Amino acid sequence: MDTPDSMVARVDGATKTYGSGSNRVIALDDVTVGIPAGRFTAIMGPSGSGKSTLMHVMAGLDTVTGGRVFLGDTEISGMGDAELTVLRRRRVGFVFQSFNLVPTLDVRANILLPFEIDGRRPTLPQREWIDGLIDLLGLGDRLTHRPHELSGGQQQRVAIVRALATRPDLVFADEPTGNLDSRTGREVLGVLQEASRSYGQSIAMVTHDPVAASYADRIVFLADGRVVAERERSSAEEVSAFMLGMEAHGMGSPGGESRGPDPRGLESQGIDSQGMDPQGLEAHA
Ligand SMILES: Nc1ncnc2c1ncn2[C@@H]1O[C@H](COP(=O)(O)OP(=O)(O)OP(=O)(O)O)[C@@H](O)[C@H]1O
Repeated sequence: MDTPDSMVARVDGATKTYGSGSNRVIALDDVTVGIPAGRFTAIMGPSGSGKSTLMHVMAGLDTVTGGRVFLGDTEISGMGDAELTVLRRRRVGFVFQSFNLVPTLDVRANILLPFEIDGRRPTLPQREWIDGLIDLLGLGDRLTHRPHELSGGQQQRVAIVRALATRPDLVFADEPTGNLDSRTGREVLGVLQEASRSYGQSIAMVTHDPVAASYADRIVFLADGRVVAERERSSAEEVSAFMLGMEAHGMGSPGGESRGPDPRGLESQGIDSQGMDPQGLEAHA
């Protein structure tokens, strides 16, 4: 049963460090925060503030150095890779900046891939749910097309249907509008917002874009590996002003010397940007 305070994912005193000695980087510094069930949460902050690291540890794509991580009531810190892989397949969906569709598969096969990888077929209610999403997102006449035959916005819609197809506990979206023009980006954000509002889908979106964050119900601000604020829904102007205020207070100045040299993207996490591993399932097996 979901109360307003029930958390679909949370970290408790999470710390993540990379390297050692003078190369030591503290990507997460004693972070305690939760993602509320059924809501659209943005994780916001300047480059190097720890947004991707936080998402990766909550999604079981990476491990913490200290502290605890929970997906629902399940503690995932301390789980082995095989267990985490199954958990991600069944309980988490992903939407990436680079869409990560499999280029050799058509739209329908891309959407059904999470079922395929998990060795199961959608049930009748699941098929009806997926068909409804396909209609809602206007992809009905593109099902036999391959990704390169689609616009960026259409590709991201396919990725969203794929992420929602299994009705996961939580969808993580990592800069989902980063490769889209601003109008298409707003449409995609509207789809995510709708998924949360109409279907109660829990969504955690990493972004550095105040406009994207303004679509969320709630915004978690990170700077220098720490949570510095949590706010309810805010306009893009309010978010921008808040970010400027953070900078003025010396928080999260880009390129600060405590930040490491490796502004890690998903590719260096082993996730194939060509889309061969769209759920990040195999690379982390
Ligand atoms: N594999 C790694 N090895 C060393 N340092 C890393 C590694 N991954 C991340 N870092 C460092 O950890 C800090 C947090 O990185 P993270 O990618 O989480 O930030 P971010 O807020 O997502 O940044 P961006 O918006 O640029 O993607 C940065 O200083 C980064 O350089």
